[in-house]
Amino acid sequence: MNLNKIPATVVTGFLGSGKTTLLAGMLRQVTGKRIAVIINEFGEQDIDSSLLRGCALDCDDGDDSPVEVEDGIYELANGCICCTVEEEFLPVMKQLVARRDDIDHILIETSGLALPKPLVQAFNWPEVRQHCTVDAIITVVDGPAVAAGRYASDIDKVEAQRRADDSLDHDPSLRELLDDQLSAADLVLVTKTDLLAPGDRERVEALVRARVPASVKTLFIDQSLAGDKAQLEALMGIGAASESHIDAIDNHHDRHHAEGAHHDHAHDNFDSCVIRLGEVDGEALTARLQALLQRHEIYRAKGFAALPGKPMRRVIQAVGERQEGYFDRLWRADEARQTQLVIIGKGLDSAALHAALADAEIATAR
Ligand SMILES: Nc1nc2c(ncn2[C@@H]2O[C@H](COP(=O)(O)OP(=O)(O)OP(=O)(O)O)[C@@H](O)[C@H]2O)c(=O)[nH]1
Repeated sequence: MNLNKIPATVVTGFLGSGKTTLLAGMLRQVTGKRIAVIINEFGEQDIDSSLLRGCALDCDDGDDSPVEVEDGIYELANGCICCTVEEEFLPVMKQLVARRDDIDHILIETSGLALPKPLVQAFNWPEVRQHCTVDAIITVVDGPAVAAGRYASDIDKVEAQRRADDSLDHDPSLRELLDDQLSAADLVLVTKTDLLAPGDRERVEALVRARVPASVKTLFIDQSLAGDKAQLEALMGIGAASESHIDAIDNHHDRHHAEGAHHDHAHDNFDSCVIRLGEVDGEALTARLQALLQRHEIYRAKGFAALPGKPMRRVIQAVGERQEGYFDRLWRADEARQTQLVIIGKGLDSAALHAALADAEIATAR
């Protein structure tokens, strides 16, 4: 490890697995480091950076926090970081390298559909390699989703199709994406253990163990990690220099290319849409969204709701069929009180989604 290089932690993992929650915990707890953050989202609206900025404002109550968040968050254009390494990621890294005297650590959150390998390979480009190293690739895995067989059921479907027709050019499955995100891991964090049923933990552990080398540690965590300063600091000092061994990592995606198969990235099979509304009835929005989560193939929904008479904005989060809502900060005078939701899934009909959610909108007399 070269001590003069800026360490970068790459946080990867499927949609809604808990990457932003981890980053928010690091930004809140790991004071004393000047941290630059690079965020990449699949949806057309960047919700995560707004959440992280919300966190920074919360933390900024008087004490002279050295964490330079308001300035230090870099949003990459929407899409997938693994496809835009050269156009999007390298220019940002060059900016960070130019500012290297002001930066102690870089946190990178990939989109939930990205493969970490191409991004980490970019650390071997001469202009980056000289000044930065990958401290660790942390793969975040949604424990309850794995335990519920979300990834397994998908591959079962694909394998059933394959058996039916050997020549079938199948879509990349969720399991391949999970495999590829895990194959690159220096550390695995299984999240949401508070939601695991007895016995689930062993099943998830076995699944992870089958996909990572014995030397890769797996930690089971829940939201209490967000308050555990010592552990979060330890996560930012692993010293794996992942770029030095990334080329040797085998994954489905490269194999498909090597076989010459026409094979799209997983995210080519996903759609995303943004729903924009005015003020909404909070309960009605929750009910309408819940009905959509049950009827449509929606993996992730997130955004903000403006509720009449409420000075704070409400964060809306949905992963699979589970929804969560909380107020994170006051609406600012310079922003419109608007409801905005990003929805990611397969085969989405954005007009139908909009119509269903617009039912929750409060009619305003103009
Ligand atoms: N119960 C529980 N919920 C969690 C935990 N960690 C994260 N969540 C919730 O899971 C949802 C998704 O978390 P995020 O941190 O936004 O996930 P993400 O991986 O950043 O999501 P994308 O960026 O959209 O891929 C949020 O509603 C979180 O509050 C946990 O340990 N337990």
